[in-house]
Amino acid sequence: MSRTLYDKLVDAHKVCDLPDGDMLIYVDFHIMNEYTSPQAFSGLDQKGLNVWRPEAHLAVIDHVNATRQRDPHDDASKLLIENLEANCSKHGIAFYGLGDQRQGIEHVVVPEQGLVVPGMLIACGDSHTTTYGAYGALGFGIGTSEVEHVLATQTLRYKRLKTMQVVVDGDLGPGVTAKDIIMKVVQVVGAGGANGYAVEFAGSAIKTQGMAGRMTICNMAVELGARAALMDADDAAYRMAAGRAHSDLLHFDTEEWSADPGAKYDKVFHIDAAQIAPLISWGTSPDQSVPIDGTVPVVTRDMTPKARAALDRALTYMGLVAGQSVQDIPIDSAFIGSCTNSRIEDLRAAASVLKGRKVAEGVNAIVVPGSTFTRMQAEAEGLDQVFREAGFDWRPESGCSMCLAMNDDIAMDGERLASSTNRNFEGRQGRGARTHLMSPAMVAAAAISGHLADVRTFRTEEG
Ligand SMILES: CC(C)[C@H](C(=O)O)[C@@H](O)C(=O)O
Ligand code: SF4
Repeated sequence: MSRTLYDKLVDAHKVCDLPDGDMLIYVDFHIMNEYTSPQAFSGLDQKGLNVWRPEAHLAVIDHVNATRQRDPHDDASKLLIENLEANCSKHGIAFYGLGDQRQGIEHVVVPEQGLVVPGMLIACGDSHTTTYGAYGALGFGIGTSEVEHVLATQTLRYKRLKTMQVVVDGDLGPGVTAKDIIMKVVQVVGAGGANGYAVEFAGSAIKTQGMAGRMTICNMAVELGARAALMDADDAAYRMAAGRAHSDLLHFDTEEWSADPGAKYDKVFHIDAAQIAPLISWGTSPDQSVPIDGTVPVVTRDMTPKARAALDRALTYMGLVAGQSVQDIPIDSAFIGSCTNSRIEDLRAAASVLKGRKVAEGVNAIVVPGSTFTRMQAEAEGLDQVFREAGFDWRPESGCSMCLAMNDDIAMDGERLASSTNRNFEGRQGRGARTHLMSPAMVAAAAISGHLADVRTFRTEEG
């Protein structure tokens, strides 16, 4: 029988069925950060347990560290960082700490260091672990008690998800990126539309994306509510994986990790790539987005009272007026970073818009490369100069930073940001902060303009 890629990956990792209908699955690789791991290690200690396969784990500092300088900005973050390092050295687990060239945001670091190849199952105490689906690997986020379980046993209790296929076919228009594809998917399927599903992406517009674009899409599929996101592993995925693969992973077979033709999904969505415009989010949920040449939505007759209330609340929080043109929205800050959009390809895309231009007066513009390695690569290409000359603050350290404001990069009450990140919930980038999600090139366009702006007009001026 034809199988989905998701089912193939789950079947390949199943250890056994459990009496209650769940199963036990084997975890090939487990990643930890300083924020979601401490209780797991305390749990092991209390039970007197050891880590069963230390070599199958990696710990990275990314969530709370400062990016203006290497030293922790406060005692609480210092403690979290030191704790993880101590736990790793005690249990013999690889640790990419501050100052290590391999350090950075976990989901940027893992592919960069060649730690993912098609067919793997990867777990991490972080929802954006779906990123590895770009390689045909099953990645998903786990909770703290599960982190403890996987440290002790290398397995997890698992319930099979339903499957959804999202097919994006056709050619993308100018200025339309992987970020716009996934923002469109979130808009069509809805922010909770994939709750309980594993999503498989297919179609020509997905296949023509490079690995960075594919990671952006799988990464942000979490905002659909998806617990897993996958793409068939094609030549590009195998080439990238093989070119970088860590020596420990070279034994992984190159079996075909793709969905069988005719595989059946519980739900299917079709999206025409030609209909996707560069998008910006206007509201407080990632599915509240409109094309950059559009307007902020207005109440319509067919809206339920609940939908009206949600619209009103989002407009009030965001300080916007229904029907206003989105390009008239002025910004205070621009942020390029996060596991969705801080890879070298993202930095190049933003730099190509910034080259020879200046950030508008009064706009605070920050760029945090996704990893130390990425930063060094960008500096070798001279991208840091482009950002600096434009007036961006080029951060010397890597981490999540202003994606979720757990370090000292906290937006102020009412501050409006053009952001290459993935979440725009109330308070996400600081209490009262107003986030507009978009692609890195669009953040650059907004930074230069001082208001949300259409990246396509910059391309025309350039060309
Ligand atoms: C802190 C962590 C648990 C969280 C996640 O799981 O996604 C964070 O990375 C985020 O993006 O909100
Ligand atoms: S960059 Fe943002 S989304 Fe990604 S792991 Fe860090 S906080 Fe979460």
